[in-house]
Amino acid sequence: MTARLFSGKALALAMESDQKVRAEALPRNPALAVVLVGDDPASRVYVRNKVRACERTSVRSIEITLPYETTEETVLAEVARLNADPEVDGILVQLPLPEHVDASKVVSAIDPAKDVDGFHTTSAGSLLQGLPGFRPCTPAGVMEILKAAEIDPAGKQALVIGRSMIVGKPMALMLLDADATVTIAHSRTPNLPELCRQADIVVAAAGKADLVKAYMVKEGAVVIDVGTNRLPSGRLVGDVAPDVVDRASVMTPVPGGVGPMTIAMLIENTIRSAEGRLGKAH
Ligand SMILES: Nc1nc(=O)c2c([nH]1)NC[C@@H]1CN(c3ccc(C(=O)N[C@@H](CCC(=O)O)C(=O)O)cc3)C=[N+]21
Repeated sequence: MTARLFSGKALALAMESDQKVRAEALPRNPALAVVLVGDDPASRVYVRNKVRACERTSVRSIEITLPYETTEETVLAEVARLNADPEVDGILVQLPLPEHVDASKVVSAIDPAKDVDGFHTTSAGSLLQGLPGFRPCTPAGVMEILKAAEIDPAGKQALVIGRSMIVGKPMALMLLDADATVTIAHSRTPNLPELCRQADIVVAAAGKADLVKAYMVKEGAVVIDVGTNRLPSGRLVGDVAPDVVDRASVMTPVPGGVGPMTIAMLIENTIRSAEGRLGKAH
């Protein structure tokens, strides 16, 4: 079988036209504040892509770039200022933070009503309990891709590779909520090939190039590649080996797959936050 490559980029662009209309229907533009501490080159690419998506959707982007040496106290003060600003709808503190700044303390300082990343314990608790709240953007983007590709997880065997707070754990909960039978594999899982071969849906989010190889994949499986690994050459590759395309039915490319959908969901969360704040029901 040769997999259909599902373009997350095309889906993200299609969502943007509706998002722009909604953003422009509000009494003021929705606003997203991004706090970047230090100068990580990978983070800069991501921030630039976000800024461009904001421009295309009429979302105001507020960039706060602080030097690497910034103290935890100063980062917390910045978050407090953005919490109090009625013109700010979403706050994203770019991770990872420098070692001398406690990331969980900073994330928990964000007003949950502005937590468009969905990383606050309140947002995580809402997901766990099936209550409304902001969902983490990457797994939310994967669920949108499955929906657009008309893949219903109900009754399917899903394998999530990776257990991070940002992708793996929320991804497993969302697939479970969609009635999949979910297995979570991680770096200490000894029988990954065996588990992978049983899966109808594989979400690879381990951050390891070529982790998922063709021989591990069931014929006709859906393979979603969340990996973003930068090779020494500068090329961006996922966690899924290229020859998996010969076994899967649907696959997402890197770049152009989950990455653009992560940003589309961030914009979505920001506009929903603004709609709530500005009194428009959703
Ligand atoms: N608080 C926080 N929230 C995040 O969501 C977050 C973060 N910190 N820190 C860094 C990671 C990484 N991440 C990406 C999102 C989109 C692309 C993306 O758009 N990638 C494009 C192009 C990338 C390229 O060409 O370099 C693609 O895959 O096609 C990449 C990486 C979000 N992260």
